[in-house]
Amino acid sequence: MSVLAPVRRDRIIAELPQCFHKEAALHSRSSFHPQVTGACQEQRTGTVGFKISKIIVVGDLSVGKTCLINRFCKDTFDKNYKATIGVDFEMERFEVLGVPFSLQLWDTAGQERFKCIASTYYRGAQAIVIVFDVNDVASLAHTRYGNENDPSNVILFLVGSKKDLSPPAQYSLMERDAIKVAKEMQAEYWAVSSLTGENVREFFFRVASLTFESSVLAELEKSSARKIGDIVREYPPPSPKRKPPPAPPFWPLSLFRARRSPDLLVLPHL
Ligand SMILES: Nc1nc2c(ncn2[C@@H]2O[C@H](COP(=O)(O)OP(=O)(O)OP(=O)(O)O)[C@@H](O)[C@H]2O)c(=O)[nH]1
Ligand SMILES: [Mg+2]
Repeated sequence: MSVLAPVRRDRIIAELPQCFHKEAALHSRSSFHPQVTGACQEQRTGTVGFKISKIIVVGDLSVGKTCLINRFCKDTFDKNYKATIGVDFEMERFEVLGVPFSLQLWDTAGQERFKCIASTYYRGAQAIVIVFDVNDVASLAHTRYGNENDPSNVILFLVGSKKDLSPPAQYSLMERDAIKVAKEMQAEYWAVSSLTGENVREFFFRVASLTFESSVLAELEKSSARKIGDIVREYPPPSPKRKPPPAPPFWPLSLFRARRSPDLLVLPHL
């Protein structure tokens, strides 16, 4: 009996969802990496289907982290602010190119007094979603991600929230700065509204797809390293050829005995 419920039909990803803005995208390929597509078709994705990828959502107080997660996971929106205490998380199960893939979405607290707790949760994260409010420039300035804990291969997303509150002209001005920050951090930029739902689903589908893609590529790399290891174990490379030690010279002892001082020995030509 399977313990897990089947993946919801609206969590099935068959094609790579596109980036929000080509200028600040992790990559702008229109489809999954060919090696990933091939591995999925041939069911060579190893442990990816059994793993849970950890995604951390961080950002200033009240920028809309909890609302973003709730809009995607529960399709709800609460206009009353209730600060997150410590950390919370939601599980989301997807199927990407026919392979089950789970995300654990960690909702951290933006309040300063909880920030030290949040930083310990970075460990083991495959992606970090840094949220700021598009109507609050200070929250963008606070997003610079210092990756002292960091795993070099973590995927970063910079997400502008509450897009519905920003008049278009004001939004475009802010977007220019946000894209600049995203490029500096090597993050992918998105702008969303949890109130209207604009781009929320597209964003999480992109997060799931890019983390899936990087998990499969890492798995393929691991298994090819393992194969090389097996070959090396099975057929160890020949040890560098050493010249056989020279045969000890055979000189008749009588030759040496004939001389008076060993310093004056004249060795015979062989
Ligand atoms: N108009 C609008 N309001 C939003 C949006 N997202 C969040 N809000 C409001 O912003 C306030 C804060 O939202 P939260 O999601 O609780 O913020 P948070 O980042 O989780 O805050 P902390 O848990 O304290 O770090 C709430 O009153 C939300 O209703 C949005 O997309 N549009
Ligand atoms: Mg919260």
